[in-house]
Amino acid sequence: MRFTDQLTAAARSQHTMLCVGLDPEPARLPSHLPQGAAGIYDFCAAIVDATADLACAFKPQIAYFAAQGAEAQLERLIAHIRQAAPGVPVILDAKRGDIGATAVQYAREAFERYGADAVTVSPFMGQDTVQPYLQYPDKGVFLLCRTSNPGGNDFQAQRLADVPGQPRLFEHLATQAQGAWNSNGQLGLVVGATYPEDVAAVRRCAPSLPLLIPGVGAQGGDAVATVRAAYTGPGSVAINSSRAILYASQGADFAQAARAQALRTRDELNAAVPA
Ligand SMILES: O=C(O)c1cc(=O)[nH]c(=O)n1[C@@H]1O[C@H](COP(=O)(O)O)[C@@H](O)[C@H]1O
Repeated sequence: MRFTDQLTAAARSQHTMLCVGLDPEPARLPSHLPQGAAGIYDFCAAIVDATADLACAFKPQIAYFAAQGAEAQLERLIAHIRQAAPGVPVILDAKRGDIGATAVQYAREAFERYGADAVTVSPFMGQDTVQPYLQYPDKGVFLLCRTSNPGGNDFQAQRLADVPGQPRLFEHLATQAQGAWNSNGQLGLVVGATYPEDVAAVRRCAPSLPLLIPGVGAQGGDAVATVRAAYTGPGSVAINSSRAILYASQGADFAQAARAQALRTRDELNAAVPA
């Protein structure tokens, strides 16, 4: 099944637009879990079990695994998601970006090694560096567009004097992703919930692309304004929360607390859909 169809099916059947981010920080893991890579796996697998019916996607951030030498645990975790949450797609957050020959290897890593359904990619180096990911027609590719961090303004909000209408860089990117770059309908965009007005601007440029939207929860993004700006139906958005869910409790009840927080977030997002 194509990624966009998979995301839509999961969002529809579970009635959710919540993407659960898997960002395991060793210092924040409950102390009763084993130290090191084994603890990372146990923690994330328990979070997956606790939220499997609440998520339209899971988003493991590769750096949290690679920094601990826990790549094998990431492979195992993705296999676990296939069992515990069949039908819920895995978006590998890798934010890769490099020349085509190297991007071929990054695409292989994401889609063949880890078997992810979609990957995050930086479009900074241009269209040819995105192309290798599009050789996997069933897979999704989320291009960083209007990121959630304060420094996202530094380049992304600059106006392009040479492009008609002088759009901001992120708007130009969204237009390209909706049109010329999206040769096989695989592209989506990453847009931060910390800038709901810019989410709306992206949605105007890219009316039919799925948007991966981090920034609610720990980063303080406006969930309600974001849904109003971006949601156009099941599968149109995957709104990510990581730390607010993962570390709702650091005690033995961490998975229960994560579920409670995921439920609250799912319900808040669903309630924001205009009638
Ligand atoms: O691509 C991303 O997922 C991403 C893009 C962005 O603009 N901002 C952003 O926070 N992220 C990721 O989304 C997650 C946000 O985590 P929390 O702030 O803990 O919910 C982290 O894994 C970030 O790496």
